[in-house]
Amino acid sequence: MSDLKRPRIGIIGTGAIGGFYGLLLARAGFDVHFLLRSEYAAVAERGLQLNSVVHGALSLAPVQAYPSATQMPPCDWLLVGAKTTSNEALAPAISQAAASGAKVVLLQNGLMVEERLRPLLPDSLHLLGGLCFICVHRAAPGVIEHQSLGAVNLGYHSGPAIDQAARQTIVEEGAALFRAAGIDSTAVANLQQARWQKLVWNVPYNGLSVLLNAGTTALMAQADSRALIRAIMQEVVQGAAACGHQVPEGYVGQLLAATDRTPDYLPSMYHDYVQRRPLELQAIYAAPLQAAAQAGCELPRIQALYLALRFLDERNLS
Ligand SMILES: NC(=O)C1=CN([C@@H]2O[C@H](COP(=O)(O)OP(=O)(O)OC[C@H]3O[C@@H](n4cnc5c(N)ncnc54)[C@H](OP(=O)(O)O)[C@@H]3O)[C@@H](O)[C@H]2O)C=CC1
Ligand SMILES: CC(C)(CO)C(=O)C(=O)O
Repeated sequence: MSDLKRPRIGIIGTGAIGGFYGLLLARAGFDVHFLLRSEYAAVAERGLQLNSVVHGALSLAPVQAYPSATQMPPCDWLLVGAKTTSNEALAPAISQAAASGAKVVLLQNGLMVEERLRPLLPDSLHLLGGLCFICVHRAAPGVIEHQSLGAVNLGYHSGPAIDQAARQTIVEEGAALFRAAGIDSTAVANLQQARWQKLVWNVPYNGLSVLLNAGTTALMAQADSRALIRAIMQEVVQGAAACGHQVPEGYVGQLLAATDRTPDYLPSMYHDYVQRRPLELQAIYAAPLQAAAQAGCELPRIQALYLALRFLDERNLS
């Protein structure tokens, strides 16, 4: 470890999520190094700016910014803030920036994301998943708008920690890093269960925001779209159950009520569509549909939503 008290943290993909958590960790005194692509020049010149409803207006300048992982120092923790669609291309950068025995955390939505990346990483690296409960987006190069929430729940996926106690220690260590930066963070015992549960929100809202060109307030206000959201949420719960993960009783109702209380929000997939970036259809739709189908469970509404989104995604990128 680079420093016993201050592990070195690398952010792989400094967008909304990577920029938000990386900035708060750096301001809390951690040694944070940021990998960027299109926004490298802007961030190297002007730093990162966060406009947050929770934390106020914060900046980080100068930023330890890099256009290539080959220039990064070896990091003890790597927080992957890229979209899941970039993971395979980023595997060499993750391996390059990792210190020996580093912990890699995928701060991403969706299912099977660790399973797809794992074979591309050295066995010596610990791989964790992170579920981010936050509403944040990029407003301009290096400028991040934070609308609400912020918690990160962490779970161990795979790596050299064989026994449960060793895994728990690593996950608690990760959660403690976030908490030291003023971010709520808890360890989850079952990462797959946590990923399914997060999908109960993402599957309806992410896709419908693109398909219907609408934010959460409009989607919740109209009776038909509201009923469709509820029905899609219930299908995700069914899929989870078929795969052996029980979503808590009443969870759908709680999510609907929480969304009603939250200011109008455009999910990350909406921003991807508008910016003509690839949509996270594999992780958020194809993987859960496939897992449910393998367990003998068809999810017709989600299947229809997925096919419509594939059409839009292909046309958008062509
Ligand atoms: N935004 C949110 O509120 C939430 C998002 N999530 C999940 O978090 C994940 C990240 O989302 P979000 O932060 O919104 O995404 P963004 O699109 O804002 O950020 C992704 C970042 O990764 C960078 N990147 C991609 N490929 C590379 C590469 N090869 N080299 C360097 N940088 C690269 C992008 O750079 P470039 O600018 O060049 O494309 C961009 O800066 C997703 O899985 C999303 O579903 C989860 C909860 C909430
Ligand atoms: C559920 C939400 C809004 C934040 O937790 C999200 O995951 C997203 O925008 O993709």
